[in-house]
Amino acid sequence: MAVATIETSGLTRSYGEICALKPIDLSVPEGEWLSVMGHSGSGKSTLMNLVGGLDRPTAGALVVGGQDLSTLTEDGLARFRREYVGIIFQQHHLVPYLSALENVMLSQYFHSVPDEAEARHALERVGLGHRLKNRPGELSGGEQQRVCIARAIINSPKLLLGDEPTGNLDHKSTLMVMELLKELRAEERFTVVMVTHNEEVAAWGDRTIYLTDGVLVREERTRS
Ligand SMILES: Nc1ncnc2c1ncn2[C@@H]1O[C@H](COP(=O)(O)OP(=O)(O)OP(=O)(O)O)[C@@H](O)[C@H]1O
Repeated sequence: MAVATIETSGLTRSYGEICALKPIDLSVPEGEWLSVMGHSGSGKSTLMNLVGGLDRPTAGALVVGGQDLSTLTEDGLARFRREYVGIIFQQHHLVPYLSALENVMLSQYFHSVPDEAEARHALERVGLGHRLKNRPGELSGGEQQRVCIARAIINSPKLLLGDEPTGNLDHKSTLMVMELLKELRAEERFTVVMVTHNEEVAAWGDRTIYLTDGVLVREERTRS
C-alpha cells in the first residue's frame, strides 16, 4: 500500500434501526489532515472507525490506500490496521502498571518484535526521553497523550486517526499535542483524520467536515 488516500461512495453504517452514517461520499487525498466535527451522536466515531478498518460498512464503497476495505477478510482487516493505521484515543488506554517505555513496546509486540531502542527513540521524538521509566499514573494528561502518540507512530502509519485526542486536556497541553502532531506529520507525511468537538483543534487541519445526524452537511477548508 503506497498512499493513504481515502475514497468513499455511498458509505453507510446502520446499527439495527439506527442509521449512524447516511450515504457519504468523501475523498481525502494523501497527506491531508481532515478534521471531523459534529454534535454528540452525529456519526463522527462511526466514520473514523470505518476508515480505520475497526468496523465494517453496511453499504457503499470504502477504499483506503487502494484497498477496498469492505471486501477484506477479518485477517485482511487486521493486517490493514497493523500495517497502515495509528490511532490516538481520548482515553489513553495505557496499561497502568507498565512504564511509558513498556507501554510503547507492548504495541510493538502486536505489530512486530519489541525493540527497546526503537521504542525509546519514539518516546524521545515526543519529548519524553526523560520519562521512560514512569508509569502512566506518574505522568500528566498531556504526557500520557504523548506516550499514546509515540505508540501510534512507532510503526510509521500512513493514516493517523484521532478520536478526541485532546478532549481531556487543558489548553496548554492541547496546544503542545497539536504542535507535536503537526511536526510529526511534516516529517512523516501521513494522512490524518481527527474527530473533535473543538473548533480550535479542528482549525489545525487542512479541511473540516461537519456531520449532523449521520449526514455530511458542510465542509470548510481551514488552511490553504
Ligand atoms: N455499536 C453501536 N450499536 C448501536 N448504536 C451505535 C453503536 N455505535 C454507535 N451507535 C449509534 O450511532 C450514532 C452515531 O454514533 P457515533 O459514536 O458515531 O457518534 P459521535 O458523533 O462520535 O458521538 P460523540 O461525539 O458523542 O462521541 C449514535 O446514535 C449512536 O448511539
